[in-house]
Parts: sequence; structure tokens; C-alpha cells
Amino acid sequence: MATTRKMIPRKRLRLASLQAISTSSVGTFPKQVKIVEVGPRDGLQNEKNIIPTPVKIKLIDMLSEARLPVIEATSFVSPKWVPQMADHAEVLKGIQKFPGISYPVLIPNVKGFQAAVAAGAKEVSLFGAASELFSKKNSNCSIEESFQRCDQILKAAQAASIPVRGYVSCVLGCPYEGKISPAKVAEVTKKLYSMGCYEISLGDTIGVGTPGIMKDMLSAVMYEVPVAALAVHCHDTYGQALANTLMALQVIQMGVSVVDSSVAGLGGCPYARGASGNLATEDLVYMLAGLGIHTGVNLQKLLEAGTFICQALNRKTGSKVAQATCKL
Ligand SMILES: CC(C)(COP(=O)([O-])OP(=O)([O-])OC[C@H]1O[C@@H](n2cnc3c(N)ncnc32)[C@H](O)[C@@H]1OP(=O)([O-])[O-])[C@@H](O)C(=O)NCCC(=O)NCCSC(=O)C[C@@](C)(O)CC(=O)[O-]
Repeated sequence: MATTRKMIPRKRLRLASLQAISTSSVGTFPKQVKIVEVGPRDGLQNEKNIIPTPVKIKLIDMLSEARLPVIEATSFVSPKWVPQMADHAEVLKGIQKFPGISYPVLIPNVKGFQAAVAAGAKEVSLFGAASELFSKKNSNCSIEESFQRCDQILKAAQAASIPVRGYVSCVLGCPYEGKISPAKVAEVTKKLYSMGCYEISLGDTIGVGTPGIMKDMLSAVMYEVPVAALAVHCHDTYGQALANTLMALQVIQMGVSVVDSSVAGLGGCPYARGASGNLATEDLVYMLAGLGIHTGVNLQKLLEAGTFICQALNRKTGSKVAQATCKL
């Protein structure tokens, strides 16, 4: 295998591989998938060394060049809890806003919402969890208290005509509680949806899930919330993120068609120890292209963005596609 790879020029290897995949016998998929790029937020929030603001801005601009339709730019959380995101306002103000691309920001409370809007946010994401202990560690409140915060955010957002996305963490397992029941995930997701989140992203925060568990969890959630309002957000700790995402795309005839991922597979939650990066966007785009599913993303430009951030962080990419096609 290694010998074959050496013989084929890198660009040709990529194109040849894309054409080699057949879609005929693998199942029913959505025609189009919306990719939510979370690299600049989820990907960078856990980095120990503070990344210069211009690097973050350049990364987001490069991701915009790659035509990712949604790029989560930063988070307006407490800088005491997540110091890496303390430059949120500078980042949001500094990036180029491409027409047709949204740049949501993560917020934990109304204080964060107000700061985000003041910095120019046009969309926000709030977060909850299906695990009581994770909610305490990540947000310093119970699940019930988090609903109250979410409700306050949603009321403020509604008054300002700002769309709100929601996250539910620990949908396939929790670093503190272990197994999480699909019924609990369905309950929390239904609550966020009924309160007014237009889309709920289901997070395998510590990347422990496998496709069977993903299927069971999604089946329970889809019973309560329309599939069009669901997204998946898989971390890749156990190498299952792509398989779990593939399952989500085809589960029960009409699958999920919104997928979160992170350029170069960056990522991790500071309050979920041991969790590795997200599903790499490059690997997701490659798989979807092979299946004939439209994303609108320019893989070459995405690879360049991945190379840029890996060089800035002095880090090897977590994307297998980037490893196969780029010289880092
Ligand atoms: C929720 C809080 C704020 C509660 O934290 P707290 O300490 O309970 O908050 P508080 O209301 O008591 O305030 C304490 C201090 O924080 C300040 N504060 C309060 N709010 C803000 C704000 N928005 N922006 C800036 N400052 C803020 C507030 O003003 C005060 O300042 P002081 O008076 O001490 O100087 C805290 O727990 C927090 O910020 N948590 C965020 C943790 C986080 O960002 N985790 C990672 C994101 S979630 C994730 O990665 C999972 C996800 C989404 O990707 C999906 C998945 O993979 O599962």
C-alpha cells in the first residue's frame, strides 16, 4: 500500500480515490449535507497555549474560502473557564463575512448572548447535556437549571430575531456517569427544541459511541424531534466518528443531514478529560463526495486551511485524507 502511494502523485491519488467509490449498494442517504465547521471554536478551545487572534481570524477566512456553509467562530463563555476563547469579540469582528455563510458563536448565558450580539453575532448556539454530572462540570449548573438559562437566552434571542442552535452533550456516553440512556437524550433534545432552538446538535462529547448505539439514540430522539432539526457532532476518540456519522446519515430511511466536524480533526472539551478531536472535516467531505452527496465544500481549499492551522499549532493533522494527500 505504502509503495503504491509513493508511485502516484499526490493530487492524482486524491482524485483517483474519489472516483473509485461506488454509491450503488450502500443505502439511502440525504442528497445534500450541511456541514457545520466547529474547528475555530471546539477545535481550538482546549489548546493550552494561547493562539494569536490573527491566526484564528486567518483560519476562519480560509474556511470561508473553502465554502463551508456554517463556521462556528468562537465562544462567548467565561474567560476564567475557557481562557483560549477570551478574544471572542476581536475574532468575530476581525473575520471576513462571506455572503451565504453563517458564523454562529457559542454562548452559555444571557451575559454571553449580549456580548456576542454587541460584537456582531447574527446567530448563537447554546449548550446543554444529557448527563447531570457533565452539566455541573461544564456549566456549573444542573440540567434543570440549564433549561432556565436556555429559556432566558431564547427569549432574548427571539426579541432580537437571532436564530439559536442547541447542543446536547454526552449523547452516547459521559466521562463522569458512563452510559446515558437514549430516553434521557430524547427528553433533553425535545425540551431544547420545544423552547425554540431551530436545530439541535447531538454530541458524542468523548467519542465513545459505536454505530449501534448511535442508531438506538437517534431512533429515540427522532421519535420526539423532526429529523430535519437534528445534527450529529462526533468526537473521534475511539476512531468511530466517521462510522457513527455514516450511520446517522442513513438511519431509518431518511437520515440526519447536518453534520458537525472540525478541520484537521482538532478539538476537545476542557471539561471532558481524555476526549480527542472531532471528526475531521476533510474526511467527512471526502466520504460524502464519494457517496455523491453534495456539500458545496472545496476540498482543496479545506486541506490548505488544515495545513495552515496545523503548522500554526505545530501539530500533525488528525485528518486521514490530509495525511494521504498533503505534505505536512
Ligand atoms: C456558564 C458559566 C459562565 C457559569 O460559570 P459560573 O462561575 O457559575 O458563573 P457566574 O454566573 O457565577 O459568574 C462567574 C464569573 O464569570 C463571569 N461570566 C459569566 N458568564 C460569562 C460570560 N458569558 N462571559 C464572560 N464572563 C462571564 C461573571 O461575570 C463572573 O465574573 P466575576 O464576577 O467573577 O469577575 C461557566 O461555567 C462557563 O463559561 N462555562 C463554559 C464552559 C465551556 O465553554 N465548555 C466548552 C464548550 S461546550 C462543548 O465543548 C461541548 C460541545 C458544544 O462542543 C458539544 C459536545 O462535544 O458535546
